[in-house]
Amino acid sequence: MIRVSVVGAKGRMGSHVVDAVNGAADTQLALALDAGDDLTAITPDNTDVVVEFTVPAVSLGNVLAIVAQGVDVVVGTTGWTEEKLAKVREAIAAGPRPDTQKVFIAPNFAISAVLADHFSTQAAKYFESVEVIELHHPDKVDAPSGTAIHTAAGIAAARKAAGLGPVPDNTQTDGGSRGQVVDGVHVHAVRLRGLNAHEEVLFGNAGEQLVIRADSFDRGSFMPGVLLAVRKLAGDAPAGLTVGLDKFLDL
Ligand SMILES: NC(=O)C1=CN([C@@H]2O[C@H](COP(=O)(O)OP(=O)(O)OC[C@H]3O[C@@H](n4cnc5c(N)ncnc54)[C@H](O)[C@@H]3O)[C@@H](O)[C@H]2O)C=CC1
Ligand SMILES: O=C(O)C1=N[C@H](C(=O)O)C[C@H](O)C1
Repeated sequence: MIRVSVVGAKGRMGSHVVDAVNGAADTQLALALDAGDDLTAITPDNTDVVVEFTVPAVSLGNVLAIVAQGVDVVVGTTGWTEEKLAKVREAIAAGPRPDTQKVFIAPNFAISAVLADHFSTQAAKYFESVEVIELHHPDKVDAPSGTAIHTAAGIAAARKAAGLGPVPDNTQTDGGSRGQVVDGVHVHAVRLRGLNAHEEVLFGNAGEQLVIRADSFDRGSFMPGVLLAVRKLAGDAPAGLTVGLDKFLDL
């Protein structure tokens, strides 16, 4: 049995993870912690893998604390930047298990979103124009979504590798309607009651359009990906920091 502790256990995602861990035949819940709880309660004696779904403002601190405890961790919280990822790598090197510690961070655990992201990077070099629209429930605290930032960055890298120039855009005035520019790609965020997590990538050439869209209608859609990551960390995932569920899929 893989012993799993959940940090952020009272949240929308954390509570689903608790249910998923309790419901799977090969995992068992160790600790369910939330804001105000002491993360040093998590030790290798009681936990094989931690799952962390909290808020962007605290996630890095939580991950560093869990690494200091010498326990592997799966992270779904958003807000990761290159600077924060560098701090995680430093913490692994300075921690109690520098050669075996595993930290896994995924912008999105839903297979539909991971595939949309993957297909978008494949499509990127064939189109002159591209824009990303992400649509979420209005209780979400960050915009744009971590997934949309990841998708835009992947598209931008693919465009650059293919030698494409900037996306065409003759906007002369903009009060904010053109969205946030992530690595040269415009990203738009919609917040609407009734939605859960959705992303649309629009590609355009003269006379044609490709739309790649992923819809997570229910948070249950993230759980197979979370459990896959937990099993990989308890199994043959490489040591160190890994980012993206695509690394654990045969894509
Ligand atoms: N990677 C993925 O597939 C997905 C990622 N997310 C991300 O996961 C994060 C959480 O989302 P939700 O569950 O909807 O948020 P939420 O607000 O429902 O839950 C966050 C939980 O973290 C707790 N918390 C706050 N500070 C804490 C601390 N210092 N230590 C421990 N717990 C603390 C809160 O009390 C709350 O229970 C967000 O960043 C969201 O964007 C959400 C859905 C899927
Ligand atoms: O807050 C959410 O709900 C989600 N957050 C993640 C993100 O920002 O990409 C993943 C998914 O979109 C749901």
